[in-house]
Amino acid sequence: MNMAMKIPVVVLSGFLGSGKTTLLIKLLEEAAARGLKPGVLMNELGKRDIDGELISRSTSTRFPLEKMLDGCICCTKKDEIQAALTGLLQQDPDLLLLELTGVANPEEIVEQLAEPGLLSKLYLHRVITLVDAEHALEYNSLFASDKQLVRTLRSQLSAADDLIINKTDLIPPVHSGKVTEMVRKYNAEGQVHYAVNANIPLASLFSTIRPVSRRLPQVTAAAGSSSRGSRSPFQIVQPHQHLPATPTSASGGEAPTSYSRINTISLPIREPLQIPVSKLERFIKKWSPGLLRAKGYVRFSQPKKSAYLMQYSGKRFNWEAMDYDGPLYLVLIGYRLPEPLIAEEWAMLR
Ligand SMILES: Nc1nc2c(ncn2[C@@H]2O[C@H](COP(=O)(O)OP(=O)(O)OP(=O)(O)O)[C@@H](O)[C@H]2O)c(=O)[nH]1
Repeated sequence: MNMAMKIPVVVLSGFLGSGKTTLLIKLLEEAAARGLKPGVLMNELGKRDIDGELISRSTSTRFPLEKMLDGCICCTKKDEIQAALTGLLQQDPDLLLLELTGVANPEEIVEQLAEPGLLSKLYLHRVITLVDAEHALEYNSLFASDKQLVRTLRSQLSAADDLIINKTDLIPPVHSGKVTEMVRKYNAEGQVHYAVNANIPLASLFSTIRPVSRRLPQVTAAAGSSSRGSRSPFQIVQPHQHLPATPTSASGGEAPTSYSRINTISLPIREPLQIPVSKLERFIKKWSPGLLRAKGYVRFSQPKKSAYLMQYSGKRFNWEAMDYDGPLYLVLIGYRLPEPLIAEEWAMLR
């Protein structure tokens, strides 16, 4: 198949809470404004589809969406990725957007895309890695003893065509120089952007992407906009090794799944919570410094019983009142979180 007929794939990578979903929403808006039909594959660590719900709410246009929950695309979900991408391709998208989990190694996705069944139908357009400007340096030292996680974080940086140093509103200018230095240590060529809310100019990313129906078969420059030129043909890399998923039982919670030493705990909420917001925040913060990210849909019995989308990222809470009728739950993602203890304390808290 001619390159121009292949579907471009944009991979969104970056550690937990760095801003991948925030960027995905912007890419979807930009695609809609350009009359492009995106297909989206989202991968989340927990059993809960929080990001999927968020993008469905945040975007007015409809687009094909595949979700792969409770596993990391680059290890346990390998078999499913081909089926998910094939399903998306059957819906004639103009481009594919892949949001990886925060602990995925993007190099492995590149390898997956190079499977014979997919290679003739799509090509890797860009790998975009988001970096949490406020915490990137701290994460580096926090995880220094976990070789596998260190390798994953480095591969997120080194595989990127575009590196977005995000959340710059939360750091002083001098800190941004140190983050840039760290990023440049692992990636000398990628284009570095500084952003708040993943706001970067998107024109160059989209400049070569045309609606499939309007593409001319003889045009061959479809992948040339990256500062490093076309990413095709795919580079096959040595797979890294995630530790096998080791579900452990946590009384009161759903069985969590571990990747590397990062683990995910899902805590269901069956009734509106009888505790004040401040108490819930204290419960969540208690698991620092291991706790890296928390999110969920929560309802309190007082004062109004309205539902909230709760996001905890970079040690900050963000509460957003929602018109939401779905299941209520909390998801905690962290580094060696004490799963049984958290589940036990959660059961006692309510
Ligand atoms: N202050 C600030 N907050 C931001 C910025 N970008 C994103 N956020 C917030 O940070 C939180 C995490 O952002 P997401 O886009 O969900 O991050 P993510 O990488 O998709 O997170 P995971 O899916 O957990 O890996 C959300 O509450 C965002 O609103 C930013 O530039 N500045």
